[in-house]
Amino acid sequence: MKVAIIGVTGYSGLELIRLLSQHPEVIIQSLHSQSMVHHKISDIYPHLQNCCELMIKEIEPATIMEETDLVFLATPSGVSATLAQPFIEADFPLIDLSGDFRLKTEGSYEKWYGKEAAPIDSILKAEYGLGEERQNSQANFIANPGCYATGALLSLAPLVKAKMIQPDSIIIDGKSGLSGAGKVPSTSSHAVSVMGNMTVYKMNQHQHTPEILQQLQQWNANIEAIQFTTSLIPVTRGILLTIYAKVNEELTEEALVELYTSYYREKAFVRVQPVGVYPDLKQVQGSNYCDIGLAYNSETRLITLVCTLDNLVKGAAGQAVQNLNIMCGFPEELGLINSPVFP
Ligand SMILES: NC(=O)C1=CN([C@@H]2O[C@H](COP(=O)(O)OP(=O)(O)OC[C@H]3O[C@@H](n4cnc5c(N)ncnc54)[C@H](OP(=O)(O)O)[C@@H]3O)[C@@H](O)[C@H]2O)C=CC1
Ligand SMILES: CC(=O)N[C@@H](CCC(=O)OP(=O)(O)O)C(=O)O
Repeated sequence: MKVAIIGVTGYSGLELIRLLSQHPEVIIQSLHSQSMVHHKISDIYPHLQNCCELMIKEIEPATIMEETDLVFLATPSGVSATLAQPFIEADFPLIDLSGDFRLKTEGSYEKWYGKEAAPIDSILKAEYGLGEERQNSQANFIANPGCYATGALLSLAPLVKAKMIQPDSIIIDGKSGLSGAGKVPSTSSHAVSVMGNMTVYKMNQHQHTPEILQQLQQWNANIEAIQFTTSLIPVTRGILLTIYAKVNEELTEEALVELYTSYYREKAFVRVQPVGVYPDLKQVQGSNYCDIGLAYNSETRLITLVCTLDNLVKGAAGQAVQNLNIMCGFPEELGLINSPVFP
């Protein structure tokens, strides 16, 4: 399987190189970006010396389609929409990591991303790529989910599908490390603003709000809205979500853990924690794992879910490789079962 990576000089593009260069069925055929054409990737990123010595090439869709079997777009939202078009028109296998093909309701992308959407017929061709929910899919055009959305949806799926929580009671509090913002620095991502600090951002305006809601509504049409808040924390990678929802009927933590353990029994990348154990960032960093801990408070009748994942792996490149595996009929875990980096 020969692949091309467009947007390879960004953080998720680099993760694609790291993961795909260890994948037994994949050859990285070509690398592409906007501003670094004709540079060797290992000259820009010395950690890749001896691991990947490819030269970055111009983005020529016809050549890419001639030389490879699948293309990854690890490019910013708005850019992917345009770059994807020739591949979509040719029905060429494509996995896009941006938000450009995730929101299926007309007008939603413009509202939440504040820019022009891709053509609606292209958006509708893309399958939403939440890996654990799309076994045996034949789709060859995947809209890889957002990082927060991945954690929120994997955490809520068993409860929402089983209709165990009140549809208007879902509160999602997400905290992300800085690599989630991509490689281009800004005033708010300056070390002085971030180190030793913690800030809320995009209050009630985060673009993953409609993405999470869209999927939850497919599982339970009675869910009309969610509360979702995001914060920036001074770590390089990792997301921790704390999610609250009110139960319809009393339950025990043992029953809750049993529900999740049974739901995710066959899923290699979701690790349900035992009663009273809650995941941290270090236990998932560098890996494709999404870890979920569960609690129940009988006084408030609230369930609390604690979820951690690596935004660049399960939240981006790792899930994209998982989607390649599903698309190609490879075992879903192929090339992805590497232990998290600790300490
Ligand atoms: N970072 C994360 O944790 C996550 C990111 N995503 C999504 O994945 C995508 C990539 O994110 P991330 O890796 O953080 O982004 P970065 O900002 O780190 O990198 C962006 C990449 O896109 C390239 N690029 C930018 N503009 C263009 C253009 N006009 N034409 C061609 N290439 C271009 C850049 O190339 P050059 O160096 O030449 O400028 C660079 O390689 C985004 O859509 C993001 O929303 C999704 C989930 C998590
Ligand atoms: C820390 C930080 O800024 N994180 C980014 C997540 C990026 C992402 O996943 O964006 P897409 O949905 O466009 O792919 C954010 O909150 O916007």
